[in-house]
Amino acid sequence: NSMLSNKCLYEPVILGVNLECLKSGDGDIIYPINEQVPVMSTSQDGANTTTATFGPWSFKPSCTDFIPSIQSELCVYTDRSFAGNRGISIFTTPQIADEFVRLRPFHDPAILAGINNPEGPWHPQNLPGRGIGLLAKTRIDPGERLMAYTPLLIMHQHHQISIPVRENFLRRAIEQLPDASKEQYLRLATIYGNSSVIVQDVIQTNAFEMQVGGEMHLAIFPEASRMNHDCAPNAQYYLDPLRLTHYVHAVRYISAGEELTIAYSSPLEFVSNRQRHLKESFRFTCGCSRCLAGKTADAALAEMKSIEASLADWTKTSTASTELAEKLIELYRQERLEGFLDTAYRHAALTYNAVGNSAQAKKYAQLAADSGAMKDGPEAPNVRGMKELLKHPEKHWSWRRRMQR
Ligand SMILES: C[S@@+](CC[C@H](N)C(=O)[O-])C[C@H]1O[C@@H](n2cnc3c(N)ncnc32)[C@H](O)[C@@H]1O
Repeated sequence: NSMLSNKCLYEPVILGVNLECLKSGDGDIIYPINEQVPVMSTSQDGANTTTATFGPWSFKPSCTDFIPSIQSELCVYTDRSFAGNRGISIFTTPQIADEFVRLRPFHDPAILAGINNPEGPWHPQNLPGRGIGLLAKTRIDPGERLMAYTPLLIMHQHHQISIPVRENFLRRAIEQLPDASKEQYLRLATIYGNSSVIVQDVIQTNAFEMQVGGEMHLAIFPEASRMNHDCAPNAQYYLDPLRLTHYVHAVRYISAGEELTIAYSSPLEFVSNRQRHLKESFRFTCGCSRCLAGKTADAALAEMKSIEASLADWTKTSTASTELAEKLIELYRQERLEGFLDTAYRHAALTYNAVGNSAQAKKYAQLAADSGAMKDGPEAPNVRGMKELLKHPEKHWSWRRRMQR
C-alpha cells in the first residue's frame, strides 16, 4: 500500500529555475564537490550501535530550516547499503522518508533480485552530435527487458529554497553515496556545465519524474539516463513504485548496433511542440525521422487524434467502427509508435467488445495489457481494466454497448 504513484515522465526539471542565470556569491557557500560537507556523525566508523539511532540511514539526516510552503523541513537521507551497496540518497520531508522506509527494498533486499545488473544487452558509446548513447549488442526482441535499476538520488521537487542551499544539501546527498555510485552520478551529462551547480545540472539533464507521498520527486537512474531521445522510440519505460525500480523494455525488434531510444517529449504532440520542448529543456535540435518528416508526421498524428475522438464517442451518433479501430492501429505502426500502441489496442478491444465480438476483443485486450505494462507498469489502471475485459468480456461495461439502438 504505497504512496508512490506510477507516473513517470521525462520532463524538464526544477521548473522555473534557470541554472544558467545563477550568479555565484549571493551569500550562500557552495561546497566543492570533493570537499566533505560537514557531517554530524556517521554509523560508518566502527560502532554499529549508532545504526539504530538513524533507522536504516547511514548518517544522521541533515535538514534545512522549516519551509512554510510545505510545512516541513527537507532532509538528506542516505542508505549506503541499499540494493547491494549501490546506495541511495533521498532529499525529502521526514514524513515521506518514513514512507520510503516502509518500502520492501529497504528491509527485504531479496525483492531486488535480478535488478541492478552491471551488464545489459547494450553498451554505451560516444555518438556524433548526441553525446553518449546505448547501442544494442545483439538483436533484441519486442517485449524484452533492456534494463531495471534503482535510483541513486531522489529529490523532492520544491521551489522555496535557493539554488545554492539546495546544491549544498544535494552535494551532501551525493558525497554520502558509495564512491562508485558517486562517481557514476558525477560523470552524467550536464546542460549548463557550471560546476558550482553540478548536482542540479545533472538532475536537470537526466531526471525522471516520480510521484512520492503525493509530492513530485525527481529521480536519477544513471544507466537509463544514457538513452537518447527519439520521437518514435524503440524502448519504453516505467517506474515500479514498490520496488523503486525503473524498467525499460524493447517495444519492437532492435537490430545489433542500433541505438536504444526513449521519448523525452510526448511523441503524440505535434512536431513544433516537441521541437520547442526538446530545445528548451534539453538543448538539442531533434533530427529524428518523425521530426524530419514534419508535416507528413503531423498529418498522421491529426488523423490518429480524430479517429481516437470517434472511438471515444459512445453516443448514438458515433462513427466508431472496428474498421476505424484497425486503421488507428495501422497508423500507430506506420508512425513507429509501437511504444504507445496500448491506446490503439485498448480502443480496438472496446470497439470489438461493443459489437459483441469477444474473440477479437480478447485478442486486443491482451495486446493492450502487454503494451500498457511496458509503458505504465503491470499494475496500471488501464492494464488492470484490459485484464478484466480479457477475463469476462460479456461482463465488461463495453459489451454490446454499440448494438443497443
Ligand atoms: C539524458 S541525457 C542522454 C545521454 C547523453 N547523450 C549522455 O551523453 O549522457 C540528455 C542529453 O543527451 C543529448 N541528447 C539526447 N537525445 C538526443 C538527440 N536525439 N539528439 C541529440 N542530442 C541528444 C542532449 O544533449 C540531452 O541534453
